[in-house]
Amino acid sequence: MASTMQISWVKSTIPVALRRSVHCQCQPLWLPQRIGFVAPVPVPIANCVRRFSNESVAALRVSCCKGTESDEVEGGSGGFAETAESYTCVMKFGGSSVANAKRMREVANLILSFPEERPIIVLSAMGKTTNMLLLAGEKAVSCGVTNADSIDELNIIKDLHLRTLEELGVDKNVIEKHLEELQQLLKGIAMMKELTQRTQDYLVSFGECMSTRIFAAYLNTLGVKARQYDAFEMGFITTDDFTNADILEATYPAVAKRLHSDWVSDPAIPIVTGFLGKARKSCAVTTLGRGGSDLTATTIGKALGLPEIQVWKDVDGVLTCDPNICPQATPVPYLTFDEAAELAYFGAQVLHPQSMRPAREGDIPVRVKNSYNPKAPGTLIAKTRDMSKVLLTSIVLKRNVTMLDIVSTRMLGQFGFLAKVFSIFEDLGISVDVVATSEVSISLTLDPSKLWSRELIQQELDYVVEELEKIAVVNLLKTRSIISLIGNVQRSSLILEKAFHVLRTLGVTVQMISQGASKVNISLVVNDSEAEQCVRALHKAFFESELSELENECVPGNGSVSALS
Ligand SMILES: Nc1ncnc2c1ncn2[C@@H]1O[C@H](COP(=O)(O)OP(=O)(O)O)[C@@H](O)[C@H]1O
Ligand SMILES: N[C@@H](CC(=O)OP(=O)(O)O)C(=O)O
Repeated sequence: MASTMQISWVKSTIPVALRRSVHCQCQPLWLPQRIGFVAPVPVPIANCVRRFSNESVAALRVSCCKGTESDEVEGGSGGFAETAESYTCVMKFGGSSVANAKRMREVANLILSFPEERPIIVLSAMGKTTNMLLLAGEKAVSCGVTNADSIDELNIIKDLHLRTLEELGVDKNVIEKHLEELQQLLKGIAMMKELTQRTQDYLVSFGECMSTRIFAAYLNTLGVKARQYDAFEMGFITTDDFTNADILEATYPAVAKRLHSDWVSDPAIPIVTGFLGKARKSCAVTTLGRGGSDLTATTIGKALGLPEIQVWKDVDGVLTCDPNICPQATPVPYLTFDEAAELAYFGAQVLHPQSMRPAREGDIPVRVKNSYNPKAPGTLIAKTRDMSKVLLTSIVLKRNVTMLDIVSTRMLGQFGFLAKVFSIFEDLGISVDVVATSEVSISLTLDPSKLWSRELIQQELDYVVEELEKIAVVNLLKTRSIISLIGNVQRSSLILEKAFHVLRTLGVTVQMISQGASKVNISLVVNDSEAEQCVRALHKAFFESELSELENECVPGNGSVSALS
């Protein structure tokens, strides 16, 4: 029997992934721009303070009184409706947005320039603090107890935070205890000569704990009432998967209840630590994976059923490509949750891979904005958008991927073969990104990235190969890249025609191709060494020529490849 190539798609761990099939409904839905949001008028701080503290907070008191004051907020997002009357949006500011005192002032100014909003603020650690804490931890393991105090990164972190306090006119005692404890912790690590993932999470939590304390205290000095929250003390309950914990359902009612009751008893702007949670079993501090503050923001948005979630970055929204690879990348004005989720999962650093889930579940639009350029319209992510004029939305590159070619020795039939292959990965809890199968062979990619999932160590890979070799001939190929073409896969013929023309011109061989069931993603696997060049050429062909603009406009005839769907 001829072996027909079927193209399929799997992500995350296999059992979950096999169940997943997301369909984009492609109905046009144009959400109205929120008044005053697109081009906020900069308001002098003094002015803002008066407007915020008198009008908005008073208005809030009224709206809270109108709502029920009952503490019974459990039972799905509908049950939190009374809270939605008090807060109007959640605004997340990433590390680059709060990198120093000047940036904190600008962010405060920005928040206060929307007096009609009653926001919940989520902050990341200042600048590169998380990276430096991780480095300090690594150094502490081998530097010896007596040298732990003089680890460079510790002193850089101390200097940055103390300087920020001073420049903002905030009392040192706001974070004094945290700085002392951080120093003690590094000594402890040095003494133990060991840094477990649990301790690592506790270590990096100092970044968000300090940035939020400084910012809340600063708002208070301006006369704007703000209240700091550590996420792990306010109801963020997670799995015990340190460094990459999942948020559990119990989080939603707990967070809503806490924010609601605090607002009712004493209204203040909540300043919440992004990225952190509390492990359900061990009760230790967890982190949600790098960039996890986006997920904190969307979780709060869903918990409170808010009308909007805003994530403020250092770029003008989600771009057509990583600007570090293609400086010509331009902002994408609209995205669906599916597109944004694929984009994030397949490596676009701009959004946390899991962050779209709560927004999609709560059907809450997410705006990606630039805190350095608030007038830029940014990107609006919602459930649906008009895809009829869209060809490609964005190109994403995921590097350092391991690929496996597995060819059956025909000891098993097709069904048994696929089942056996996937059960091996399931048993080992290993994530698979992209899959292409035929009757007797299967190609798939594994994600060894430390950033978003657990590290696949060589020993584990060896074990996988050993197990698979019992039923197949296995070829393990390292240093591969996945180029994901996110867009309107209903027009896949045109996308593939253009993409393959570009790649053929470059003389690049595509080693695997796969289309997602979500209908928004075509993935191509190439060698790492060729990947950036391919992405730049693809970007040029799809986004930088007049023809590409026309193609992005034209309404397709029958542009899809049905065998792929
Ligand atoms: N497709 C993309 N669109 C926008 N930014 C991207 C994209 N791919 C990668 N990036 C990078 O993501 C960065 C923003 O994400 P991140 O650093 O997490 O922001 P923050 O720390 O402010 O939350 C940008 O500075 C940019 O370099
Ligand atoms: N500070 C954490 C969490 C985070 O979300 O950061 P950022 O918003 O700066 O990407 C990190 O660096 O991963």
